[in-house]
Amino acid sequence: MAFQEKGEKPDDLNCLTIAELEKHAALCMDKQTRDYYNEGADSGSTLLENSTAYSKYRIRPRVLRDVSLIDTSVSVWGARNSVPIGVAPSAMHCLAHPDGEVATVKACKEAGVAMGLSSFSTSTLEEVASGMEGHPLVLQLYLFEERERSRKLIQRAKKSGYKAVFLTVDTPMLGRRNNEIRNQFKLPKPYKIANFVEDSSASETVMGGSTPKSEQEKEKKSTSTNGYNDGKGRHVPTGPVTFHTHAPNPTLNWERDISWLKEQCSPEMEVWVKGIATAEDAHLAVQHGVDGIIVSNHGGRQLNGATATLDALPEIVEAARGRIPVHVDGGIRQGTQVFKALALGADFVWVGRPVLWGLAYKGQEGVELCLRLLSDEFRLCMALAGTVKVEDITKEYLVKIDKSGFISRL
Ligand SMILES: Cc1cc2nc3c(=O)[nH]c(=O)nc-3n(C[C@H](O)[C@H](O)[C@H](O)COP(=O)(O)O)c2cc1C
Ligand SMILES: CCCCC(=O)C(=O)O
Repeated sequence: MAFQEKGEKPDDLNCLTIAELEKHAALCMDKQTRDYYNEGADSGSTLLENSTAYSKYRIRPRVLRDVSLIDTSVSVWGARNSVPIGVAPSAMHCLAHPDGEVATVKACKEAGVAMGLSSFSTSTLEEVASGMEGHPLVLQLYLFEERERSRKLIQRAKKSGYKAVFLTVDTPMLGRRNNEIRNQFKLPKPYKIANFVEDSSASETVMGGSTPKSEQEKEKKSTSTNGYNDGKGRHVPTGPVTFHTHAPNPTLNWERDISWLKEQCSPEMEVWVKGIATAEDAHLAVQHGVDGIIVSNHGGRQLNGATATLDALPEIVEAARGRIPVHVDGGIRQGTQVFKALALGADFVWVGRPVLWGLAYKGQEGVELCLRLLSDEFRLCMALAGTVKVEDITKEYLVKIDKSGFISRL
């Protein structure tokens, strides 16, 4: 129940919206972290449009419907989620707060919200899953060219009770994030890319769309030990796991990799693809037996100029035609936006940066605050629009408004 319904004061009078949370968080992060978390690729136009796309739609509220009892919950991976909102996987939460992903997952449990854990987390997947039995956790996967490392990670996730793997498919190469490059981002000591510490002699990471000069030199020297030639002239990395060596995988493809991944994950974990942006790829996902789709452009961090996720959503929903679930992320900062995404056919939404801002602001408490703000706003939106169940939210509740102000029904 939202604070207004209980006649209570909100938790933090200085922070009543995600926009306010962003401002507070900016003061709690060092420049390197703030730049890394907040920026998009290139000019950042896709990052911006992910949010502004929502203002092309307006809500058609229905009235006199008795909205005294509202159920905002949905079922995901057999568990009840308090709202159709999850925490999107994002790398290195210890940059925001020393408690890192462990604080985030505790907040998720408290809020009854699913969590996606990045392969590049600063806490191990076991630490994150500890004490979370029955809670919906998924592991985001960068499928490495070095299969053995990915295979081991998948086995560990299975053992720890993760419900699904989200294969990120929008990073064949790293997008160009200029601040990251300029800052020569380095994960500060003592933090580590925790999931790979055991099978890696080092796990510090310097990254960027292009490798800084000093790193290129280091890499050249270590080519013989840190990789091999695939016979087609490509260098396949095998050394310590870093962003720029291991996350991007230009060889990923539907035919070979999805069936391999399904074999590895089956039967305990589902295989989802994260980073679908077209109907064509949604069809291929269904054909290849993927269990679900996340419509995503990586929060505008990969291909700048790509369609805003809300704009891509309708054609993907149409292509999936109810055969597999369709989730969406990107630019969601308000409960009304969650409502609009669901009205356009998404089954569920994931939220990235606002959670990191919450974590930077107040650790676990800040993530709880972030999730409560979004949940309360979503609940209120449902009531004011005249809906009492999540399934009630359909395109009947939206109109589209074009640049000249012309309104059309969907
Ligand atoms: C700092 C940061 C790190 C991220 N790391 C990952 C990652 O490791 N794997 C991944 O698939 N997506 C990653 N993402 C993308 C998110 O999962 C998600 O797609 C995106 O943040 C959604 O957009 P939003 O931040 O506007 O909500 C990251 C996003 C951010 C902001
Ligand atoms: C591909 C790099 C790993 C982290 C990540 O996904 C991001 O920073 O967006």
